[in-house]
Amino acid sequence: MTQIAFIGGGNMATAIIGGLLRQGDLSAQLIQVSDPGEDKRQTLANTFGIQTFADNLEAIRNADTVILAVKPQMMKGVLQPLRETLKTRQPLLVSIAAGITLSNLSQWSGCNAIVRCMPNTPALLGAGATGLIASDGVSINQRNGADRLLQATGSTVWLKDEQELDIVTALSGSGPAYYFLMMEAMIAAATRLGLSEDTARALTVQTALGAGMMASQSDVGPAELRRRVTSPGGTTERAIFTFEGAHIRDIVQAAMSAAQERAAEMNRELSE
Ligand SMILES: NC(=O)C1=CN([C@@H]2O[C@H](COP(=O)(O)OP(=O)(O)OC[C@H]3O[C@@H](n4cnc5c(N)ncnc54)[C@H](OP(=O)(O)O)[C@@H]3O)[C@@H](O)[C@H]2O)C=CC1
Ligand SMILES: O=C(O)[C@@H]1CCC=N1
Repeated sequence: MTQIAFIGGGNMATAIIGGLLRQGDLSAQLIQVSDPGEDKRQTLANTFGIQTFADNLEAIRNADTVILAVKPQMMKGVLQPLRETLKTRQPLLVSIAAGITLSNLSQWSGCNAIVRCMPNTPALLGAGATGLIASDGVSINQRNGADRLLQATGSTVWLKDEQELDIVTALSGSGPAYYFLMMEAMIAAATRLGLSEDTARALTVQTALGAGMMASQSDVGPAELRRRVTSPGGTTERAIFTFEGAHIRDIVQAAMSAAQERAAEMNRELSE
């Protein structure tokens, strides 16, 4: 059975481990995590029943797949002391870090088989979305293995060009935060208009869930679903008119371009 080691036990590692174990077809005994934080290690061990380590080398000792889940700025320093072991053992290396290229990962780790991917936090509930790209050294079996791993946390999309990953980062990687921001704004607006915060929150969250489910299950696109809510001369039309008047599409374009540019900037900043 494949042993999986996570380097870094923060938000995303927790989300992916939660997703992996949620389905029940992977044993907790096959997952190891290393993280410097004692509290974090304790929480991970208690929540998931997995083995945790303070030492990254201990975690990767028997791993067939090593998932790099540390902040991009930490990556080079984390890989340096692991390089000799990784180079000898040649596990499949999977990086979820924004803005660290396959070329840098290969150089820093000495690994030939590397999958670079961009998941998102709904992975915790099995509702994640992940874009992936593989280095030339990844075999079909390893590619299928990486796909199965991330499929356990939601849907996967393989990309043709590594640069597309920066767009995926701006879309689905950061995307949950955009929806949460919209929810915050809707809750605040409804509260100001006179609803209690609890009521505003409950209705906002259920509306987001319902809209997401409709968009995912319907055979028509979001524009048509929106049209079906918008009665001529009605309330939605007035609200949409207000959004369009404030150039919401330009705002979304500018926000996502800024995120994409930041990912590309991180590629440059963190490269040698
Ligand atoms: N958050 C998100 O929505 C997404 C994040 N990502 C990517 O995932 C990666 C992790 O992000 P996220 O989980 O949010 O970050 P977190 O900070 O929550 O997790 C990183 C973890 O790594 C630990 N760590 C720090 N140094 C080391 C080390 N030397 N060895 C092992 N572990 C170490 C950190 O500990 P400590 O806190 O003590 O420093 C922390 O627990 C990033 O590269 C990010 O780009 C990708 C998609 C979505
Ligand atoms: O904000 C970030 O940099 C990371 C990558 C995508 C989501 N969180």
